[in-house]
Amino acid sequence: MLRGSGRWASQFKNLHKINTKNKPPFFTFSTGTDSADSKKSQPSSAPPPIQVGFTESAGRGVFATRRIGAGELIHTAKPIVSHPSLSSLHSVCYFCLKKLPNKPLFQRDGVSFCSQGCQNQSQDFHEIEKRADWSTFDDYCQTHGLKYPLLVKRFACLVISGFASASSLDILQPASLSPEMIPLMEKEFWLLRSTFQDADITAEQLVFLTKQWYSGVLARIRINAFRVELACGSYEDLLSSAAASVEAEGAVGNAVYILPSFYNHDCDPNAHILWLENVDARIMALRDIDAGEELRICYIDASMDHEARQTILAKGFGFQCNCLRCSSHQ
Ligand SMILES: C[S@@+](CC[C@H](N)C(=O)[O-])C[C@H]1O[C@@H](n2cnc3c(N)ncnc32)[C@H](O)[C@@H]1O
Repeated sequence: MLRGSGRWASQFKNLHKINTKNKPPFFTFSTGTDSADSKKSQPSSAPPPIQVGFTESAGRGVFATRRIGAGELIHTAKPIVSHPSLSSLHSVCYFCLKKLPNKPLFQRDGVSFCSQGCQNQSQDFHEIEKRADWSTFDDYCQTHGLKYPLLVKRFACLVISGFASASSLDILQPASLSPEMIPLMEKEFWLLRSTFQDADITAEQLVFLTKQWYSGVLARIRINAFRVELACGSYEDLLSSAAASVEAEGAVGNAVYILPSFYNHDCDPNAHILWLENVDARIMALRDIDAGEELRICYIDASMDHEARQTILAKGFGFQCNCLRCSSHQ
């Protein structure tokens, strides 16, 4: 997953701007450090068959560069930041969110990992995180049912430790917080800042951590983060077009990715994001997709009725859905 200080550069190195003369501009992506599973489905050197471009009414979106068959694994993605849910803290790997055996072999500073590799890679943020006492911050998040501040906390640790730039998430669509969210955000911000200060993190190290930064990152994370639900079932089951209906065992955490964040929403999607054994995301085609067609995923529970879907999309993501299904009030 997150390997060494070069990873931020490499995430963005893979984003090649092409076709600069034509409007709208498109971006293509290479598979980078994709897992062995993805390499089964597509040649390792081949970029995924997608490009990011501009849609007519939904900002940027992801488009197919060739015909994609139903059930095809389009690409995989590693998170830029992830965090276990507080209820899963002791049952999943602190780094990759994989389910842990009853007696985890790799434990350090009160947290457990599924492997030595995950333990090593967590050093990027954990060296800073473990210096502070997070009990008040975590209790506050638990009491108020907040999950996104945990992602901001981990992201801040990555910034302090020098493994991420404070502007790494600026490429994601910005958003604003509603007036009701502002007091909570302010409280979280002061808790986060004072927790770092109490741990003797210097003012110089915390220079990026302003209320404005916190609020901007939190708002971006709110509309771009994914709830990670590990699927039950074999890889072969998931490669079938039944992927959208594969049962999940419940959320083990939340994560933010770059490329998956460019997928727009549709209540009758042609693509689906899923997780098998850990936080590495897989984007799969749910039906045949033509070259040039936009790929869209469903952000919410598609089984809800029209009104409920519109309410959640408006409140949670700030847009009114005009997909074909919504247009016919289904
Ligand atoms: C995760 S981002 C998707 C990528 C985004 N379009 C961008 O330019 O980065 C989610 C945001 O995209 C926009 N969006 C996604 N699906 C949409 C849709 N079906 N109709 C209108 N806007 C949509 C909304 O602004 C939403 O808050």
